[in-house]
Amino acid sequence: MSSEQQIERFMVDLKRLEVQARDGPSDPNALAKWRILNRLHDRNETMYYKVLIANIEEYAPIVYTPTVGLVCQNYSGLFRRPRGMYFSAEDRGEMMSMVYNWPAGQVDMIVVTDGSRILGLGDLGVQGIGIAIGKLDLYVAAAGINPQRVLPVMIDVGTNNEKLLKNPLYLGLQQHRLDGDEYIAVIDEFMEAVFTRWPNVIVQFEDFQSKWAFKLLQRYRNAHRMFNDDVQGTAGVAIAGLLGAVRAQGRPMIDFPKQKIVVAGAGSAGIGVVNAARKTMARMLGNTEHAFDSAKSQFWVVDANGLITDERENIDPDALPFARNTNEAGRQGLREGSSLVEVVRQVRPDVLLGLSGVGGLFSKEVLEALKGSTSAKPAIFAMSNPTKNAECTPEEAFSIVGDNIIFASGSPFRDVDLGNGQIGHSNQGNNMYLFPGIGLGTLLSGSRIISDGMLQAAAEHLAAYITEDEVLKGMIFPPISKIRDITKEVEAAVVKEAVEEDLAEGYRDIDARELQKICQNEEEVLEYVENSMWSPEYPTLVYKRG
Ligand SMILES: NC(=O)c1ccc[n+]([C@@H]2O[C@H](COP(=O)([O-])OP(=O)(O)OC[C@H]3O[C@@H](n4cnc5c(N)ncnc54)[C@H](O)[C@@H]3O)[C@@H](O)[C@H]2O)c1
Ligand SMILES: O=C(O)C[C@H](O)C(=O)O
Ligand SMILES: [Mg+2]
Repeated sequence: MSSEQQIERFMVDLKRLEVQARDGPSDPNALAKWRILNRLHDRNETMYYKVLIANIEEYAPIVYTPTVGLVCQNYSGLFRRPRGMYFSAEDRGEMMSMVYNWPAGQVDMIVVTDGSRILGLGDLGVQGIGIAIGKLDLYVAAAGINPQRVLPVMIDVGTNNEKLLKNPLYLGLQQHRLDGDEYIAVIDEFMEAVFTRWPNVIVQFEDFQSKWAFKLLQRYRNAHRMFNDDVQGTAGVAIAGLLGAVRAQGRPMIDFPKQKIVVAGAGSAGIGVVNAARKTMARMLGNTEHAFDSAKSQFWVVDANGLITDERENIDPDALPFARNTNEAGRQGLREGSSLVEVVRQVRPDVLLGLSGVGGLFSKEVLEALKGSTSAKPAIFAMSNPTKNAECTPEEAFSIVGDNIIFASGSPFRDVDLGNGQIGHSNQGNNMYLFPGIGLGTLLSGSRIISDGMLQAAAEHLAAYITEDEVLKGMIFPPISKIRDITKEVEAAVVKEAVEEDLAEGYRDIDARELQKICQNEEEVLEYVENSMWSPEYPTLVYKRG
């Protein structure tokens, strides 16, 4: 059969589940579709990626957020064939030999998780491997990395999820998580093993609980080609969205440092965003120490215990720089632990951003309070995943706060019909717009590390991708159907920045000097990136003569 016929046969099977079920996020057949796609992935990789790339808008919500969350929750039952590598705490001392047993000669991209904070679903132990697989699917579909060169990894140090520990079908170690030095020793051994066999590999850390996310990032980022997607990828996407929201208000981007931003959630994602947003503001204000210091007063961070102030006991050191001064908070009618609704009421923010993992946190009361925003067009970012964990839905946001808002969410929602021919745009603000470009851009530049400048360049290119016209209509992120094109731009920006910072050592037969030459011309960088992209084509088996 021709590949078109094969795909047609496959699609008939897949589409039979689509009777009354075209609504991706709440699709009752999502899990069944995932199973059909997963079996195709096992049987015929080329065809799987052909289907995924050609229908990315429809099937990203199946292989990625939100369905991948459901898949992880049920992984022990859904598991049929292994994909990726599992390193357990019991493999200590053996990881190097295990890595040398991996059949592929070259691995370019690893996504690793320890399953401790999967989306907003908490500790799913070894079942979190689904997230690493889903992220790498996007690497192949969006960044055009060769699927033979990717490796999903699960580091199984146990789980603190009591339900899983009691489940006889649970596939992981039936013990509580290792902690402290024992935990670090396992991750260190894994890092040493993979970088010994594949010195040029890039390791993306994914869905590690915040407690370890920052520590591991600091531990490895200056010596290894690694990044944490939840901290750094999310920060970049949020910055692009925040700058879009400023433009949507009809103001120049340079007004960003005047925005008042309330953030609900002080974990790896929330703190990653406020850190990066503060740096962006400081840069816009002249990059002085004073600018950096004063930029922090634009943020009000609220966690499970309410507003964080300097009165907070045992404050997390990563959140400390953003603790509000108690006296100053008092003058605003706020105090340590003020509730989210109180904070929104008193601050009247331009932006309300949720990375709390708590579905429905932006309640009617909170959204009502946001009506008092001093902004002409307040922005609501309900970024927690999967769908059920979103802080609010676009319907709630538009119906309560009004038509004149910007809305973005981590998982996909449909646009809202506002009546009289108007559409309320539901943007998907998800790190998927950046991580593939950051990873592959780093690979193609041969940079030894992933610098703040490279991450910043990626975010700025995403921000610039949206046109003025689109922004004024309320679109701050592009549709996912454009992800391959966006990723190409992001990759090119990352390569160029690595060259500018003198970090690029080249890739394969392109050495540092040649790369420098390529980077002098915008078209040539894009061409370099494009030529390195893998596309799903069957290899030729029979060559015809003549
Ligand atoms: N859209 C994206 O691209 C993206 C990227 C990364 C993470 N996320 C999502 O962000 C969420 C958080 O991730 P994380 O790693 O920071 O998790 P985390 O568990 O480390 O942090 C959650 C934070 O929310 C706070 N919180 C809990 N209940 C709260 C409440 N009632 N009010 C205010 N704050 C509350 C907690 O105190 C904590 O600070 C997850 O749902 C994840 O899926 C989305
Ligand atoms: O996986 C996603 O969809 C985004 C993000 O990395 C998350 O942890 O929620
Ligand atoms: Mg994540």
